[in-house]
Amino acid sequence: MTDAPEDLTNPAAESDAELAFEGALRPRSLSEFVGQAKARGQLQLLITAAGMQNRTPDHILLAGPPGLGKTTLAMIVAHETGKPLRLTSGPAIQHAGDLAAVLSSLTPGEVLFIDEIHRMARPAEEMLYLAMEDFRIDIMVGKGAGATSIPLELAPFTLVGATTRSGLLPNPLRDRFGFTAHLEFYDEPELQQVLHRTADMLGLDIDGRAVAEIAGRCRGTPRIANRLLRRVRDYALVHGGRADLETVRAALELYDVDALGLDRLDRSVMESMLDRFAGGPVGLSTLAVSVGEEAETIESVVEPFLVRIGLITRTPRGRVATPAAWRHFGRTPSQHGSTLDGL
Ligand SMILES: Nc1ncnc2c1ncn2[C@@H]1O[C@H](COP(=O)(O)OP(=O)(O)OP(=O)(O)O)[C@@H](O)[C@H]1O
Repeated sequence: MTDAPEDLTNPAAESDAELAFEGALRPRSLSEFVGQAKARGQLQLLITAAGMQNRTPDHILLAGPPGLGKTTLAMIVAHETGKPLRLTSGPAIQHAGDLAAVLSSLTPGEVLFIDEIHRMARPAEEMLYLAMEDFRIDIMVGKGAGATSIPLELAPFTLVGATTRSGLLPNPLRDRFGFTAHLEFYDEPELQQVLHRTADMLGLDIDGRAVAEIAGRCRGTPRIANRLLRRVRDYALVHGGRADLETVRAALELYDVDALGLDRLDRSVMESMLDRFAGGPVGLSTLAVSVGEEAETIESVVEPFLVRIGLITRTPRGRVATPAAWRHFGRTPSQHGSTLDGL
């Protein structure tokens, strides 16, 4: 079997080529956006009501795992309100001054998107509270006893914050968003819709069974669905065949994506739990060290999907592998010394 690129099914990893590809595929309006019916309805109401009152929509927090459409929704909010969009991210705002520079240059009604907002530096976060509430910031001039603060009026704007870790947001920040949309993993019919749309845009002739197979292996995530579809297209191109079920199976086997859509990192996490920790309970940081990954990646990228498909559960004492996990990996708990009582 050929080595897979590490990040084929990592929803958080993106190459430049993929960014360009994604840009071309992004739906431009709420009606084009597939799935997330609840969040879509809520956003539509928020935008329409603000338009009727001739004011900027309330600040919006988008929470959920990577690749589910947070950036796309921020772009749609700007498009639907007819205003420009400014994009930045929490890690890019390490000083209050970085944020002041962005805020003071916003034009009236502009949509400010801050990706990974939970990673913004604390002083900037505090500046954001006032900006969100009163469209005003206080700029500190000087140091020590002679320091003074100069108030600066801002143009009214809509902040769209995105986070994969909403639990890390301090309450005062969370409370200042008028509305929080929790994005969910997509179900298979929705993913099939995303895939058909992408295939049309790529001019790829693909049959329904092939689409269904990809939809079942993309971790409920449109970004991964589109990425797998591109690999299938390559495979069909090189092997001179159609994009049918056989092609999908062969391409995904080549790229090491299994029947549940698990990739290498998912598998090494699961195998570590089963083989080294007898199925758990095991703490997140111990697990992360055992597979040589950041605890944050395990918690925000790997774990939500493994929980969703029922391979692990979270307990107060740590993560535990379920009987379905033992079965999927062809191991029996008794041989590995775990009792799994009560599961
Ligand atoms: N509901 C959807 N319908 C169609 N395509 C979608 C949908 N959601 C996401 N996509 C596609 O998936 C890709 C990833 O979406 P996006 O960048 O918005 O995700 P994200 O949640 O912002 O991810 P990250 O948090 O990693 O930035 C884009 O190409 C986008 O077009």
